[in-house]
Amino acid sequence: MNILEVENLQVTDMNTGQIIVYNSSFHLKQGNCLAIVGESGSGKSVTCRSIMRLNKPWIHQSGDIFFKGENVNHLSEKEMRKKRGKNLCMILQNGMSAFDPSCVIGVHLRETLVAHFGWSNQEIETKMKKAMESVMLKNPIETMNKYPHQLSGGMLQRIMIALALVLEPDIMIADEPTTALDTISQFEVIEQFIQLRERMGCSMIFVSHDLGVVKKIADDVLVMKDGKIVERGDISTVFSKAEHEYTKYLVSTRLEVSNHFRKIMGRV
Ligand SMILES: Nc1ncnc2c1ncn2[C@@H]1O[C@H](COP(=O)(O)OP(=O)(O)OP(=O)(O)O)[C@@H](O)[C@H]1O
Repeated sequence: MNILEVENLQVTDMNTGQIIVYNSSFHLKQGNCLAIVGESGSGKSVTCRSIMRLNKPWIHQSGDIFFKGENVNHLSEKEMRKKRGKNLCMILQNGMSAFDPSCVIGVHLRETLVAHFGWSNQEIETKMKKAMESVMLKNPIETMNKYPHQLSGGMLQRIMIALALVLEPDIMIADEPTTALDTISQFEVIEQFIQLRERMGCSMIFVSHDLGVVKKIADDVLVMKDGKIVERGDISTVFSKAEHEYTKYLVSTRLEVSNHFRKIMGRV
C-alpha cells in the first residue's frame, strides 16, 4: 500500500517564472524508506517542502499529493497545520533553524506536544525524557532547559529525532539531516535514524548526498537532476544497473571515494 502518492508535482518560482520541479510523480510505500539523491540545486529540498506545504509564499506548487488517499495539496493552511508533526514530520538540515532561539528547548517541545496531544507537563516530561535517553542524550531534563545555541548540532538533531519518537509520525521526512554535522556525529545520527525506522516502522523520505548512507537506510531511490526525476527503482537495481548517465556518474564517484578511502587506509 502507498502511504504517499505525488502526482505531477510542478513547482515554480513566481518571482522569476523559473520552474524548479518539473511534473514529478512518485510514491512512498507504507513502512518503506525512499531516498532522494541528486546534486545541489536539483530540487530535493523543494520537493520535501512541497509535501509539507512549507515553501515560501512566492513558490507555487501544483499537482496532487495524496497522503493516505487525501489530497493535502488542497487543504487549507489550518488543516495542514494539524497534519504537520503528527502525520508528516520533517527533520531539517540544520537543527538550529528548527528551534526558536529565544526560548529553551523544553518550551518548543511542550508547545508541539500540547498542540497535538493536549498532554500535561508531567506526561510530556516523562515521555520526552525516555525518548531523549533512547537517542543517547544524557541529562534530558537539563538539556530541555538549555537554549538552542547552548547545544551542538548533533544534540539538536537527536532532540528532533526524540521528538519524532514521541510524535510517532506516519511519515518522516529527513532532509540531509547530517549535513551540518561532523563525521562522528553524522555516523551516530544515521544510526539513530536506522533504529527509529526499526522501532516505529514509520515510512520515511530521506534526502542525502551520501550514497553510502542511502544504501544503508533506503529501500527505493529517486535520482533528481535539474528539477527532474531521471532515475528510480529499488536501491540494489539502481546501484548495480544504473541507466541514466548522471546516476552512473554518481555511483562511480561514490565508488572512487570509498576506494580512495580503502587505499589510504591500506586496505586495498
Ligand atoms: N525560497 C526559494 N526561492 C527561490 N528559489 C528557490 C527557493 N528555494 C529553492 N530555490 C531554488 O530551487 C532550486 C532547487 O533547490 P533545492 O534547495 O530544492 O535543491 P536541493 O536539491 O535540495 O539542493 P541541496 O542539496 O543544495 O540542498 C535551486 O535552484 C534553488 O535556487
